[in-house]
Amino acid sequence: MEIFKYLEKYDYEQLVFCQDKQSGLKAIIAIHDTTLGPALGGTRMWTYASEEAAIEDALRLAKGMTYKNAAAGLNLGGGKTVIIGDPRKDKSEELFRAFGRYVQGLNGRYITAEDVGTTVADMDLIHEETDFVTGISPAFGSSGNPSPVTAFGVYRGMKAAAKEAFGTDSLEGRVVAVQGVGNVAYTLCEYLHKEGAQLIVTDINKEAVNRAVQAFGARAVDPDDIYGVECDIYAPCALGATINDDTIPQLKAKVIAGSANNQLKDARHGDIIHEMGIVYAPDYVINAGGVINVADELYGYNQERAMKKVEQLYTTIEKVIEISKRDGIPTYVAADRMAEERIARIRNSRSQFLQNGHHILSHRISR
Ligand SMILES: NC(=O)C1=CN([C@@H]2O[C@H](COP(=O)(O)OP(=O)(O)OC[C@H]3O[C@@H](n4cnc5c(N)ncnc54)[C@H](O)[C@@H]3O)[C@@H](O)[C@H]2O)C=CC1
Ligand SMILES: CC(C)CC(=O)C(=O)O
Repeated sequence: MEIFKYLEKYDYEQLVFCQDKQSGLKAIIAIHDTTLGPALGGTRMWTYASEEAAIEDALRLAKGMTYKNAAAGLNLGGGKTVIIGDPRKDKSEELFRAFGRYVQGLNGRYITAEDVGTTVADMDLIHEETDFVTGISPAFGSSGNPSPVTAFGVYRGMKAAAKEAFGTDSLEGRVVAVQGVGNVAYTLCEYLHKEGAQLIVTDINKEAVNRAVQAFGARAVDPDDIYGVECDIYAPCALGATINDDTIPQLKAKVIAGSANNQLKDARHGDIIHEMGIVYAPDYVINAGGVINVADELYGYNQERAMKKVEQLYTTIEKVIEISKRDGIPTYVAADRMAEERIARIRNSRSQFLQNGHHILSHRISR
């Protein structure tokens, strides 16, 4: 990969490589855009096939956070970290503390939180070294695990998308195919089960599948079979790029609404599902519940206020669908437009210089 070419093409601000021999830390922090404010985005720990794959993941996820935060109306930019390693084997206090010192070194340009492979306990270790971390234990006055709140947002967004596809937002009797029943999707399944939806689940982790089968009477299928099952809604809640050339022809669902980041392998896959008449709730819009929740910590965390904002993701998905219909464009394009318009608006309003804090020449004046 020609890194600077790539950064320039998609307008990235910064890419930080973090290496700590003693703890074995190898991490990449990508900061995409800080027009709206400091870059906020989680830390993913994953076993990548190559360093290039890790860099690419960090970059794609960071850009997604710029759009997610903008579309959610947050005054935050987009960033993300990937730590190269196996979350089941390679975690240690030293590793997360070493990473925390790198985050501290960015002096607030980047704020982290959980993502796939990291937990509240890991965030607490990072917090030993920096304040620029959210989703730490509630004992610190923080918001804790964002996953249940992400699930609530996905549930709300799914209902809005269902209303468009089926004329009602009731999920009673709807068949939902859930891919990956991890932290977010398990709670999502709770909401769906409570409303009377029928669940089909899959996961590469058998224990996770069994838990969902037992708790919700879900039907289990093999990971490769989830795309082709007879269902109303496909909820991708594992990793990205599952909407692609191989899977699209198998899909029976009329709605795609799930928590995974970067669901479309390429933009053109968003065009194809649009042409097929599938209502697609854009990933970074519907899965913003977690970031809305952790961002509330910046104002002094208030759970009720955060949940009210997350509930509004229903309206945000409605708005995206409305723009899509009005302008005759796929929903993923409508969401991008919404986010880009907000960034441009704020960028322009910031062009009128206003000193924030001490005057830049105050040290000279006082002498
Ligand atoms: N946790 C959060 O608050 C947020 C999560 N997301 C995204 O939602 C997705 C899920 O996140 P979490 O639930 O936190 O992660 P998780 O790691 O708890 O759950 C993911 C599940 O997917 C399974 N999985 C992985 N590959 C699979 C495959 N090929 N087929 C079937 N199952 C597979 C894993 O075994 C795991 O059980 C991720 O893409 C994440 O980036 C997005 C926004 C916030
Ligand atoms: C809790 C969020 C900050 C997690 C995240 O990075 C995301 O929304 O993808």
